[in-house]
Amino acid sequence: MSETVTKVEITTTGKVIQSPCGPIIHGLEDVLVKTTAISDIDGRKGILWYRGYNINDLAKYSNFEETAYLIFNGRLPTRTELESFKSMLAKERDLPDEVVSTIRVLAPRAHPMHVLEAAVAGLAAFDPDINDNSPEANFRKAVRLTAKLPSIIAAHYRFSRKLDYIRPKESLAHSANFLYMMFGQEPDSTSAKAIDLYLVLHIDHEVPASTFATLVSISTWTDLYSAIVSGIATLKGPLHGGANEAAMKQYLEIGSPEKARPYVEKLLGEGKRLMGVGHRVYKAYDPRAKIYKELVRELSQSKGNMTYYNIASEVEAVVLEKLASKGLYPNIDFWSGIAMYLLGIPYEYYTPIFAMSRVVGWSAHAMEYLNQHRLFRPRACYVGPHDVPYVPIEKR
Ligand SMILES: CC(=O)SCCNC(=O)CCNC(=O)[C@H](O)C(C)(C)COP(=O)(O)OP(=O)(O)OC[C@H]1O[C@@H](n2cnc3c(N)ncnc32)[C@H](O)[C@@H]1OP(=O)(O)O
Ligand SMILES: O=C([O-])CC(=O)C(=O)O
Repeated sequence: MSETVTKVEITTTGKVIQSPCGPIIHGLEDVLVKTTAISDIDGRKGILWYRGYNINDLAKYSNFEETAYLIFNGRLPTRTELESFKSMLAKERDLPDEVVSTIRVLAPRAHPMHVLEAAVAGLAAFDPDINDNSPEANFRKAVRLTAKLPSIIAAHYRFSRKLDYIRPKESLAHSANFLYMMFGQEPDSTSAKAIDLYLVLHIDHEVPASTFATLVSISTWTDLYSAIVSGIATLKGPLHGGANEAAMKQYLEIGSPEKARPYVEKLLGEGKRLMGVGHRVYKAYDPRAKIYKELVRELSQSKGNMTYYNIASEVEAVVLEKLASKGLYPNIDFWSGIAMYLLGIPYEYYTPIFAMSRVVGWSAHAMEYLNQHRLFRPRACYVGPHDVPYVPIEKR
């Protein structure tokens, strides 16, 4: 090796890396990339608004379909508008046979998030609006994607258990239909409510990594399906949407409430991270986690299984004691997996169910960004050598 490597000094103060070319905002923390009227977060007070409505009110009074309408259209629907939106979704739920076959082939060996990526990419071939990036066509695509994601996830669940695909039932609401397509029977209202509230709470969150990935894609004028595949792929990681699965695995590993404190203390002592804790924006208790904790408590009582609620409560106590002073609190993923577990949903489906809701936010942000469009193309500070002489292979 004859080339000389330039020596570079790189230091970090957390948010900023000092590089030879100037400061780099590490992980783009607090960097503004667009204006938005979709959602807003007060991270210090722990408040979330969708289109100006406080999440506490939407969680109490709204449902997935109405909140999705709000996210897409910027205002709550009238009764007629809501009925028409629900019927649009219901009519778009079924999957083309070719996509069902693809899921059947992949499901026995592939994680549902990988199958979601593949199936969404495959669905693009069947969308009559695929080459039209107008706002009207993109809205129709967003509705189709919102309607079809639950069907893909349910089909994965069925095929990986050697069960048949169940066609959607138009008479059912979005959440109830999803559970029906998974388990083959119409759910009770408590189970449908647990999924519905989860979907309302996850529908949008300003510009997390997955939404940013969606925006980067759409900024190239690619189609909405491709941009949503970017969102799904980015959501999968355990630092983001994959944390709900990881948090539930943590509680299963802990096993009983009295083992929670020593488990957490050991983990933190080893400098490891607790899944479902911490957030780039919230330096307070995630308001969604507060809401969903209550649902998990009620669901645990109604199912006669308080074990995981009690384990999580013990973990929460240690977090509040040891990490809150650093701005680390439970996030939505801390509690959500427990509800899914109590509904009999295996943990590999928790992140796909997150995607089933966030597809609305991804699509809305992509459509909003197309109005203020500019290609995303940042720079990197090159720290390698230049003009290295090429040495023929026999002389290396
Ligand atoms: C729906 C969602 O996507 S919500 C997020 C879901 N993700 C998780 O729950 C995974 C666990 N949490 C984390 O890894 C982080 O809190 C993140 C990725 C969510 C946000 O992290 P960032 O804003 O990048 O914070 P960063 O990684 O810089 O950590 C800051 C400090 O807090 C600590 N920290 C952050 N999260 C945790 C955690 N979960 N457990 C223990 N310590 C933590 C870090 O070790 C670091 O400590 P240090 O300053 O002593 O080195
Ligand atoms: O906002 C973030 O960074 C992560 C996210 O998607 C959420 O909390 O819902």
